[in-house]
Amino acid sequence: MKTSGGSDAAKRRAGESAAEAVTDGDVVGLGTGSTAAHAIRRLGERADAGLDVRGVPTSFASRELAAEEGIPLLDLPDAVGPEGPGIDVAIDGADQVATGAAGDDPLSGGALIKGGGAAHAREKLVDAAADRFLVVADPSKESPRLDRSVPVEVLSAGRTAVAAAVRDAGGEPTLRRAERKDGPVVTDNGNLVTDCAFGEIADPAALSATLSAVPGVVEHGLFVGLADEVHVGTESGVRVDEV
Ligand SMILES: O=C(CO)[C@H](O)[C@H](O)COP(=O)(O)O
Repeated sequence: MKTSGGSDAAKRRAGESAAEAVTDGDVVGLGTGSTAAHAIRRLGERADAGLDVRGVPTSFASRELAAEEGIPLLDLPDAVGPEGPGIDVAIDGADQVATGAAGDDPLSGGALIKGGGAAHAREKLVDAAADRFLVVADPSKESPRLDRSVPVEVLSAGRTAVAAAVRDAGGEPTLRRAERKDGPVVTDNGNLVTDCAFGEIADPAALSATLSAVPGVVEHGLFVGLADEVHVGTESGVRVDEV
């Protein structure tokens, strides 16, 4: 499992806090990354103890972990199809969480950058479909403004056209390379990822719309207006912010 900055104890507190918010009978979106993994493990323990829960994985990695934990699984199309039960709650990590500023830009508070694990396309499908989306993070992820690179999943054939459109929009695109193989990262969907540096993002909603409109973009890692709660694990406890 890929990990990023922030202490594991803080990530565990955040993940377990969100897992405790799941109630009997819930269908739960299972996020990707080291913080969401703590939530999946805690849900596995609760399922062992009798909790009736089904998971909708957002990636190969979250599916594997949930299966190891004995959590019954549903595929997204079945969960949200006409006969499906829907998704009650999704629990997912983030690479950056905008804390926003009161009276500043109401849309920015709770806006996220995701996709450090290249899973953001399925994560956005699941997180957006859920009745409630709980973000799990440690304090290293919080920032008044989003300023990390935005992962953009692209069709391979569209990579240079998308890179040009990103430059036109004021960004600097870098094709994500694999660490243990020569060549690019290939997503669970068979596409490539371009990490796009825009500096401080003044208007995440506007940039989200711009990126979504570029032909060849499968999905980008700006999640605006989706989060309902942010569970921030610290060294000593958990803070839960409503968005
Ligand atoms: O968006 C993601 C994967 O695509 C992850 O949720 C994000 O990268 C955070 O990961 P971690 O909890 O390991 O810091």
